[in-house]
Amino acid sequence: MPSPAVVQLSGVDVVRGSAHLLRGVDWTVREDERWVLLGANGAGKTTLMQLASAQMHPTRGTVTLLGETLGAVDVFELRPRIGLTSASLAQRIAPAERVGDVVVSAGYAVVGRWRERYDIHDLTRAAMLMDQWGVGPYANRQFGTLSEGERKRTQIARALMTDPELLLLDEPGAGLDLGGREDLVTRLTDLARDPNAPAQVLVTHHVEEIPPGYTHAMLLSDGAVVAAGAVDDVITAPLLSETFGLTLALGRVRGRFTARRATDA
Ligand SMILES: Nc1ncnc2c1ncn2[C@@H]1O[C@H](COP(=O)(O)OP(=O)(O)OP(=O)(O)O)[C@@H](O)[C@H]1O
Repeated sequence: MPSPAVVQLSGVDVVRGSAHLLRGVDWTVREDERWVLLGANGAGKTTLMQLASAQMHPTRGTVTLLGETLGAVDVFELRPRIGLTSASLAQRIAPAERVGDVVVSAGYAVVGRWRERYDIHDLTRAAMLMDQWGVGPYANRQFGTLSEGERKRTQIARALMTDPELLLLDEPGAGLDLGGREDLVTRLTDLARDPNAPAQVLVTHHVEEIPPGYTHAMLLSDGAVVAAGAVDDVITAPLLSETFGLTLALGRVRGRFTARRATDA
């Protein structure tokens, strides 16, 4: 029997003025699935993450998250059950905030503010997550002094702090050097393979960043779904070529993908 759905979109449109950000999107993410979401700049990926994190309502259609339908639920109760990392959330973290506070304060759904005291359970969980994501040694550093890779990993530790049922990672690989990217892919592969980890959705621009262990993929173009399903069926040269509007050659070695223009020698 399939595991329960954590995200369910049915006939979803998002319209702003004359702009169609999403058109007729149907999508189901199940508890044990790990999805990668690919599409060109402006395809609608971040808009989809905004819906899946209960930060936005659809113009038309229904969005059901963790069994609760948007419009019929208090989003402030839903949001702590969903972990999100994104560039816009990162911008809201004060550079002077202590890394340990960035992580532990997630449990209280605040950025840039922390309580006088956290309970020992929270502090222990934050320390465990910081170690797991390789930022334990920086707990007393200011967030603004971290490298881009360390900041990305701090944000993921923060997103996991509330023990979410759904983890949404909007371009965690952006701005990382090769070593940082490989480190991130390794950690995300471990998380993908952890049967106790939450359902995961990763937005990326690069097939090289798809962690082995990811089970499903969606390709978006101009707000519409080009393809969605098992990674092996969706991450193909013809479908990627259609999505990005150029002829691509695709390679795969030990679960890792590479893509390049097919006409290049
Ligand atoms: N409030 C708005 N009004 C009009 N257009 C908008 C609004 N918000 C976003 N858009 C447009 O909607 C499209 C989809 O944006 P979105 O951020 O979801 O794309 P994306 O796939 O995440 O892009 P990128 O890869 O560049 O981050 C873009 O063309 C964007 O300019």
